[in-house]
Amino acid sequence: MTVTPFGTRLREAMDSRGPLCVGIDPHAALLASWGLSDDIAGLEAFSRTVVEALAQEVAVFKPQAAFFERFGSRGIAVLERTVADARAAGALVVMDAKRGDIGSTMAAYAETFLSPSSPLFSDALTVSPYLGYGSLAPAVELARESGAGLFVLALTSNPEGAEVQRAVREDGRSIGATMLAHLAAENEGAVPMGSFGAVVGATLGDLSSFDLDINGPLLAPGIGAQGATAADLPAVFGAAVRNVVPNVSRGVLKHGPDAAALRASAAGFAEEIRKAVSA
Ligand SMILES: O=c1ccn([C@@H]2O[C@H](COP(=O)(O)O)[C@@H](O)[C@H]2O)c(=O)[nH]1
Repeated sequence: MTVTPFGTRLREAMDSRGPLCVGIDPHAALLASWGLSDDIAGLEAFSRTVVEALAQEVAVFKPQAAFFERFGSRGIAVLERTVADARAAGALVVMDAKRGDIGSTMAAYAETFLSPSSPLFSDALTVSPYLGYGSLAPAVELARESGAGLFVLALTSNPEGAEVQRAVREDGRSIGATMLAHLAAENEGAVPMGSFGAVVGATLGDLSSFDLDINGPLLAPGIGAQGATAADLPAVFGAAVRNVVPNVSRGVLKHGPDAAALRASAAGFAEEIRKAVSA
């Protein structure tokens, strides 16, 4: 059976629903502000509410695995259901698990999140290239086979990231620019765009010294709680803004548990993004 590549499915979803990605980040503080207990029951109610409220509206959800893993195996079971429910409702799921290891272990991480037979199968996975871009090869290979995608940490939204990502190699290129170049090679010739994306923070200001034209998606966290706004996107991403998938987690989630308020907040961000990108 031919599978439609993630890049194609993501482009369709962005065109029909807009590019907003809402994070599913069940912080203990958010559970409390929603009147939920900081336990499995609270985690389950939180995740179900977000998916039911927004799965018909947004293109992409990004569950943050850490907030589920902190509850052990029962938290992972909730994560499995959250992914399945979101996908069944028609949204794409980018699993934010930031995996990265030597190739043989990377293959096991890839099976966990990118093999269609896994209960955690997701449309895409965030991965860390800190062990070298080549160590991600098993994930790239399995993603190609299963029609999934990857988002490689290139220029992250946190200020500490610069220490590594802006470090300059012997060839004069920074680590972040090197990751972007690897992704551009991975996506070469893909139409409408490739499945191998970069994480590039919306908080980073002018990035015109980087070649963001990777023919693939740019997942852009940092809007809302970290201080960036939708209006910043054109200045940060330039012409690549068309491929940006802006992520908002706490900025939307703080409006729960009321489903209408969650929808209104997501719609507000979506409209600000639409205006900024089309200006
Ligand atoms: O560079 C990065 C990579 C990932 N993240 C993740 O995105 C969300 C952001 O949450 P907000 O509440 O909208 O700040 C969170 O899951 C991070 O782990 C990131 O922020 N920056």
